[in-house]
This record gives sequence, C-alpha cells and structure tokens, in this order.
Amino acid sequence: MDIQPFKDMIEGMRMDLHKTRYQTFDELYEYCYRVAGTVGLMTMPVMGIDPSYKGPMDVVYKAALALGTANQLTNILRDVGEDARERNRIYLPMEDLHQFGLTEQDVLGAVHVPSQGKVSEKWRAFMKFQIARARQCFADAESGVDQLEAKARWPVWSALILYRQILDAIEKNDYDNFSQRAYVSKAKKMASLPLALTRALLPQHRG
Ligand SMILES: CC(C)=CCC/C(C)=C/CC/C(C)=C/CC/C(C)=C/COP(=O)(O)OP(=O)(O)O
Repeated sequence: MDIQPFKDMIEGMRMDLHKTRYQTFDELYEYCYRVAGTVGLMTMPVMGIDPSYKGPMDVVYKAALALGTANQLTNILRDVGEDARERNRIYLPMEDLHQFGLTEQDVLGAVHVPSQGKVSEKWRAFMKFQIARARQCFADAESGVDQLEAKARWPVWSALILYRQILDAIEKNDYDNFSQRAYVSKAKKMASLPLALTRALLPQHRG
C-alpha cells in the first residue's frame, strides 16, 4: 500500500489548524482530498477488487477518491453554521459566495441571527449549486462501487446512499444549515439498506 495518502492526510489536518478560509474550489478540493479522498485511497485496497474486474485500476481509485470527496463536501454543507460559529471556519469557496452575491459576512452574520428557519434567495441559489456539485461526486463514485469485492459492496453502497440523503435533508430544511442540522431518520436509514443490498448484488457497471 502507498504511504502517500497517509502523509497527505496528516498534512490536511495540519492545514486545518490554521487555514480558516478557502478562496477557490480547487483549494477546497485539496482539503477534501487530504482529509477524505485519502480515506478512500487507503480503504479501497483493503476491501479489494472483484476478481472478475479486468479494467484499469485508476478508474477504481478515482471512484474511491470521488466518494471521499462527496462525503466531505456533504459534511461541510451540513455543518456550515456549526463550523462558522464554533470554529471560525468557512469551508466554502469565497469565489462561489461572491458569484452568488454573498460575502463572508453573510455566513458569519447568519449564524448569529437567532433561529428563524429562513434563508435568503441568494443563499438558496448558492446552496443548490454546492449540492449539485456534491451529487456529481457521488455519481462519479457509483461505477467504482460495482468493481469492489462482493462483500464490500453492501456496506459501501449503504454509506453512499445514506450520506447522499443528507443533501436531500438540507433541501428539505429549505437550505437552512445555520440553525438546523440536516439528518437522516432511523426509519429512512433502515429503508435504505435493502436498496443498497440490491445494488450490491446487481452490479450495473462491469467491464
Ligand atoms: C467507491 C470505491 C471504489 C471505494 C470506496 C472508498 C471509500 C470507503 C470512500 C469513503 C471514504 C470516507 C469514509 C471518507 C470520510 C469523509 C468524511 C465525511 C470525513 C468527516 O470528517 P470530519 O470533517 O472530521 O467530520 P466531522 O465534521 O463530523 O468531525
């Protein structure tokens, strides 16, 4: 196994100690890679590849990276209020905020307004864009799950499906990630397991 992802992860944690803002998505992606993409790269070889998969390995590594990134982006979008309030961290590209007519102050200010459960139209539009990007990362990961060793597929599909539902929950909260914490109910989690099992047993992307 390659040592590099382990080194990169330590570097990501070091970086998080002092870095509080991200100017571009490339910068944020680098953070996501270091703290989460690396987890995909580390766990994929442990889980193993299905012996019937004859394609190139980099395709599977790319999918593992994508799942780590998707999880991290989702985690970030869920915790915007908490990260700003408790840690003075904004894990959102400033460039994107500006593009949607928002500033850092909109994020910092919103967390101090007592819970009203209402966000601005600008914030809604901004969040829709961020959620679409996270969903794209989940989509990029999907084909890779099919190439994993059979036993690994159910848990990985479960994690993917469950984590992705946090994005749906943010939408349900009308994009208010300042005063509400998006979560997936236990019933929904249970209901997702048979769906994950079906996908694990019937891989759609082979070759
Ligand atoms: C798809 C293929 C081929 C393989 C799967 C490879 C895997 C398992 C990828 C997933 C990697 C993973 C579980 C990343 C974790 C990312 C994550 C949400 C980290 C959260 O970390 P913190 O930011 O510390 O969380 P808190 O904010 O909750 O403290």
